[in-house]
Amino acid sequence: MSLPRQILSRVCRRGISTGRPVSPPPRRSRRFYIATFAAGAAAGIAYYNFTPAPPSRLNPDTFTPYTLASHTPISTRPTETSLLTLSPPAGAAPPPFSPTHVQSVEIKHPQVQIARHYTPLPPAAEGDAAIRLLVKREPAGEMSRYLFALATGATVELRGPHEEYALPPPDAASKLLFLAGGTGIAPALQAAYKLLENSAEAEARVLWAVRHRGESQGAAAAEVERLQARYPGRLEVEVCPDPEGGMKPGTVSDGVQRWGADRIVVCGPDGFVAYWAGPRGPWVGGREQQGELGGVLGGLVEGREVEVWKMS
Ligand SMILES: Cc1cc2nc3c(=O)[nH]c(=O)nc-3n(C[C@H](O)[C@H](O)[C@H](O)COP(=O)(O)OP(=O)(O)OC[C@H]3O[C@@H](n4cnc5c(N)ncnc54)[C@H](O)[C@@H]3O)c2cc1C
Repeated sequence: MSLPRQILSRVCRRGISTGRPVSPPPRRSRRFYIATFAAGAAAGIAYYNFTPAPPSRLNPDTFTPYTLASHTPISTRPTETSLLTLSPPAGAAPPPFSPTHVQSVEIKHPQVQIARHYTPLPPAAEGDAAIRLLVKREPAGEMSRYLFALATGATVELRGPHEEYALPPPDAASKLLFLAGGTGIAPALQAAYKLLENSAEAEARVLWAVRHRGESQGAAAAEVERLQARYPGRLEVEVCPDPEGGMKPGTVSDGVQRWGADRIVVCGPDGFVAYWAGPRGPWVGGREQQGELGGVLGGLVEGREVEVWKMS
């Protein structure tokens, strides 16, 4: 039985299924979908173009997640020091270190929201992007205790590099005398590496004061030897352990007067820097000033063309 034509036409308009499309989709609806798709695509492109991707390369503004690849103990008593190797995020561009300055990086402590500076050692091999740090554990120190307690594979957040000391211009025939106390050997080796790499005429002499000889052995000695092998005859490192008389004014005066250093950097604990070059300070605008030249060096360099710099 078939419905009368009039009724069938009404039923179809109300949309009751007849097994066929009731009517073509309205034109307005198609435009709506096209507009929505276009707006979504535009928003996606804008998001892609203007939302900064999380930086995977070391930079001075934001912290980049490195991984603690290894922790090599060097000495335990009376000073606890270790060499920590931190690997960059996979696929990251090499860290933007400059050949003209001694530089540091900051590490963030995730629990107490503090950051401390550390000085990378020269790269272990050409093009090696890992950052290697010589760290001393301070018994009551927040950051160093945190770093020493980390298991390999842990994330360590780094920011930097930050410039700490301007080296002589490339190709300068400079003679750098570096008085390093404890982990001050890290900036000393970085300074020597950059200076000697920049200029075939330059030479470096490092006097390294340590609380005991063990601090200068193992992985620390390997760092020194590797650099000396790279620059035969141009890098001298003398270890001066406290129980063996420490760093002697006669050795320092030989570096100034006979060897002819034209630049001297002093880096170590406050008392060490004050003894050799006078105290640093005061603090101005968040930066510690050099302070007057004093101490042993104040008398030694008088009347000579020697630049003295005090590093933290
Ligand atoms: C440019 C730069 C480069 C550096 N490079 C290196 C490096 O290569 N290697 C390295 O090991 N260090 C380096 N340092 C030092 C480093 O930044 C830290 O200062 C160091 O590791 C100690 O930090 P911390 O948080 O463990 O100790 P902190 O918590 O800052 O304590 C510092 C000292 O104060 C004492 N102390 C803390 N709290 C108290 C308290 N309540 N009462 C009394 N004493 C207290 C601690 O025992 C410790 O001796 C560098 C510093 C600078 C500025």
